[in-house]
Amino acid sequence: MADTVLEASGIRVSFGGVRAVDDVGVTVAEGQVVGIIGPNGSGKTTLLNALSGVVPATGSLVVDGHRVRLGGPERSRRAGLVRMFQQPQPYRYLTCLENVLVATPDRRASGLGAAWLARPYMLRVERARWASAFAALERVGLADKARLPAAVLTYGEQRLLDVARGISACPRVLMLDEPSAGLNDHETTELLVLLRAVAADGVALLVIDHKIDFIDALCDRITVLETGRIVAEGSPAQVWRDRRVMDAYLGTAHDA
Ligand SMILES: Nc1ncnc2c1ncn2[C@@H]1O[C@H](COP(=O)(O)OP(=O)(O)OP(=O)(O)O)[C@@H](O)[C@H]1O
Repeated sequence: MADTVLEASGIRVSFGGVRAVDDVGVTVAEGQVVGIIGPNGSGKTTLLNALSGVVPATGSLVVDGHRVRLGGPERSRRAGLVRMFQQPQPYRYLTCLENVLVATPDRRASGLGAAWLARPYMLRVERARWASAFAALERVGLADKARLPAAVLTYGEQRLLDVARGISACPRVLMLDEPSAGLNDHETTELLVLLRAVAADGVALLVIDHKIDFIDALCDRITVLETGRIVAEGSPAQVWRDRRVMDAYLGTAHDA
């Protein structure tokens, strides 16, 4: 069985009197894709915000066996949690390659003395960074657009560029918030194939999405939230059979 990468338990987030996330736990193993679904306002995004340290939260977060203190975006990032947001936000006037480069860790020595002494090393590191950024673009099928400004990309391509940025940040866990939003059927399928390939490389994926077919085909396991609490958890087949899911989620989605 694959190693557990992320283990969160008892996660709680409150905004004033609102319990946005109430005692939620989630576990993701290497190469596994876990979906988080639920009606609007059920706490999905807030859960990802809690894990990525951008909202105050209580509970336990363990990544690769090491406890990570909640509430610090840099701590979560250093532990290997990489977050992608609902709207792709490329730097429009940078090239696609530059957009990926700014997301890759820069480990060059700083200071003139260090820079001079470590020059051959730095050049090697810098070349490796460019190669890995280009490889990430190749991975998402945008290599031929590497030198074009991101402004010329379609919305679907911007989403792929976002994934390239995520991959090149060397995540242990990639967290995606509604990645299929705004994509047509063809683009959604393309994204699905790409994310499965990313998972096959050993990255753990936590994915929020409203498209049931996409979630069903993508995820190994699904956690269903309603008003901040887990109402069902299991394989897609188990979850779709669950009466509470019909009531809490599918009913609402179909009525919408
Ligand atoms: N910054 C905030 N301040 C106050 N309340 C918030 C804040 N962020 C979220 N909430 C509240 O927390 C609850 C959960 O919101 P959240 O955005 O996590 O739900 P969601 O399941 O991601 O919804 P959607 O599917 O619409 O994105 C909602 O009641 C929301 O109004």
